[in-house]
Amino acid sequence: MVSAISLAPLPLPQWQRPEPTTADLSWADIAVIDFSSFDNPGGKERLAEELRHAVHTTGFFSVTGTGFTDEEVRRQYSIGQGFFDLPLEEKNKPELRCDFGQGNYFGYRAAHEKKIMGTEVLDNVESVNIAKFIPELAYEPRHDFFNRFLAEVEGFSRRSLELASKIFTLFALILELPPDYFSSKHEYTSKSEDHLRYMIYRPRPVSQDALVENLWSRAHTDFGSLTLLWSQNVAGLQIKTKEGDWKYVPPVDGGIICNVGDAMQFWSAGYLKSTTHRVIRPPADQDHIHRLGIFYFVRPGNDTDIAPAPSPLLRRLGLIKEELNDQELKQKVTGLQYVRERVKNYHDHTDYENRKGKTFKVGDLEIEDEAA
Ligand SMILES: O=C(O)CCC(=O)C(=O)O
Ligand SMILES: [Fe+2]
Repeated sequence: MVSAISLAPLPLPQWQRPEPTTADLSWADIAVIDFSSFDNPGGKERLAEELRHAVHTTGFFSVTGTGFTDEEVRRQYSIGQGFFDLPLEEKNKPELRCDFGQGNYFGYRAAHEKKIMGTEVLDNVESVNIAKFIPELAYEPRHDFFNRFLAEVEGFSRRSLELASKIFTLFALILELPPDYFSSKHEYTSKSEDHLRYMIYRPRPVSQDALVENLWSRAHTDFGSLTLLWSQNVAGLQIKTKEGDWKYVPPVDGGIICNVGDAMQFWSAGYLKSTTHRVIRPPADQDHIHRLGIFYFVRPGNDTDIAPAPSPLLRRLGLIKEELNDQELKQKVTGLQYVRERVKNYHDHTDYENRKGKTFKVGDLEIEDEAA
């Protein structure tokens, strides 16, 4: 039964955007793609070309002109900050924790529960992942705190997927598929592991960071279809270039940083690559800041498979054959299966070890879980 009790909003801390660093860092050249022309005649085709170029150079790109205002984004940060300021007992109730044993990422992940790379240094990340606001997922964990801001949080979640859906339309154009080929695999109303995430990294003493190569989040690719990350000024996120160098993702005013996840890489038979990235200790002028982030992780619909799409472009490039071959048939793993296995393999441990060169299997798919 739907409860008619509405919770009163709480007073929130006023989150302030930190100043960008003045450190001289090696920045990645991230394309900024302005979506305000999306609905203009020829707009999608032009944006699709910009996107193709961006994905082939760095794999990360920033979108602007999205309709999200700075005010509402800062408000989301304040909501995130208000949540993380709650007492640990409230955030960490057993029924509200991520169930990593099941590969279930919904709910709260506390910091300081995992040792890093065989040392005694503990991980410093707290996050909370909120499922789509649909009746089919109403049983997934959600803290009462967020129900106090229901209209704003739900609105943000829904509009995030609307934006992602535009990006999926461009991916479909790039691959010469029907425009809704990918967006139809990511309907807001379908069950999936999509989540809106608030995430905070707590600074560690320099001596501890030194023992773990300054790693705050080890190198990985994202498991889903597409990640949206509201651009933030605290440097630390780095991407691995084709040449194997680490470059910082720069702040982009009013931008949302996006990157392709593993599922999109599978659908596009590797044409759209899921880029390896990591987070390291910020530069000296920002190393005291509790680094708060807002994300929307788009995951493939639970029942969709992640086999390569029947794309004329991929055929011409020889990346797929007319008939699905054995290898491709093996890739008929579902979105749910893939994401759950990845989350379990990544998180259901008490130690984050170095995984460079190690592989594991989802169905018959062999996955390399890189960590530099
Ligand atoms: O905190 C960041 O900037 C990136 C985090 C990230 O890559 C992830 O949570 O998948
Ligand atoms: Fe990531």
